[in-house]
Amino acid sequence: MSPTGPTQQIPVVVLAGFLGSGKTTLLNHLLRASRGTRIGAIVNDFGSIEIDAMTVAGQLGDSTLSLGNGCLCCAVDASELDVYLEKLTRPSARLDVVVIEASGLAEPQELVRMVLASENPRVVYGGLVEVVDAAEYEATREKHPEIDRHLAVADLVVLNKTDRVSRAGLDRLRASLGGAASVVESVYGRVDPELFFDRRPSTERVGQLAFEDLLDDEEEHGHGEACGSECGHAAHLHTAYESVAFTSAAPMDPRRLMAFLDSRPEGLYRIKGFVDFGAADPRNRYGVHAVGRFLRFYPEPWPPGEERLTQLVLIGSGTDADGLHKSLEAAVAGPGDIQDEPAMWGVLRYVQQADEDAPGADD
Ligand SMILES: Nc1nc2c(ncn2[C@@H]2O[C@H](COP(=O)(O)OP(=O)(O)OP(=O)(O)O)[C@@H](O)[C@H]2O)c(=O)[nH]1
Repeated sequence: MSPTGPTQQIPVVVLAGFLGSGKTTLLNHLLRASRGTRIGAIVNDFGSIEIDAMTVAGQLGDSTLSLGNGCLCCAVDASELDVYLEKLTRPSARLDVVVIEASGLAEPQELVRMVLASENPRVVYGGLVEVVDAAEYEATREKHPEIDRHLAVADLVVLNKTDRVSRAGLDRLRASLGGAASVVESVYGRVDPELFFDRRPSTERVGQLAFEDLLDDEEEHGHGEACGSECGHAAHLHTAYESVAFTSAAPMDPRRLMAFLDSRPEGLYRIKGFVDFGAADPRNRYGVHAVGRFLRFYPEPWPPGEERLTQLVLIGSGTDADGLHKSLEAAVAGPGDIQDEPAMWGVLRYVQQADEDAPGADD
């Protein structure tokens, strides 16, 4: 049989992990470092602006599909996911592996179940990888003890952002992760791609769970395929979170945006997107990421022809969506704002220095 023949099975790997743990960074590393392995990606964003999909390397060619707004585990049913899997696993797509990047609030168990439920004969479940933010994990687990449940079903745990934690802290964390899955440490998601692609696909055993356990669980929760608002998902992590999307065609004022970011409310855990600072830096757009109290800007030249927009997604729990929106509107530059170089100093404090360890540095 030819390796690209119609019955070739394509492993589908689920990449999960809490908000901001480094899933997109890791996926980008895999895409850059795959050396000949052709990877398809399905990206699921929690916010209505698809920041993750925009940031995946190579952008939205035929082999990257975006599942859009909402958690994959609830927003789509198995048959909808199948449409995407069908596109990526058809022989003409010539892909070797498909990675599904779940939103940071998705329930991995649901995703695994959906892949297993696929009726596409070319799809074979390729394992669950959970990315853990080494710097934030203890605080996250304190707030959401149920997150241990996510790790319990993982085949591989990537303990990421180890640059932000001491060796002693990492050892403590590793011990508390228990002996369940294999744990690999990483900085900026730089793991050996072989860990993803050479895993033996399995339909019998799913991480620490048997397939039967997943089926039992399904009966218990009473949701099989489609998942509406009344299907008992109160226990899902994302029910406690909401996202706010903000778009502005007018540039942001750097000083006022920094005042907003420096005083952002505790519950606002995640911010991501791109900022246009207009005349204060006409050449660059600023990628922005906040994860907990961590904040970074990533300036990069505006792609030619790109519409100059500020697009932000804010994800938090117990936050005031209207208030956040109003604060951001108040940070849009007005006619009286002076957009000179010093205006950018507050932003530049949060730009990664060239000698810091950076994503893609050794890919
Ligand atoms: N210091 C440090 N920062 C990292 C590392 N990996 C990722 N980051 C940063 O963490 C932030 C979030 O990374 P993403 O890859 O967007 O995280 P994500 O899990 O895809 O985020 P969501 O999709 O919102 O859940 C970005 O600013 C990354 O550059 C790392 O190993 N060390």
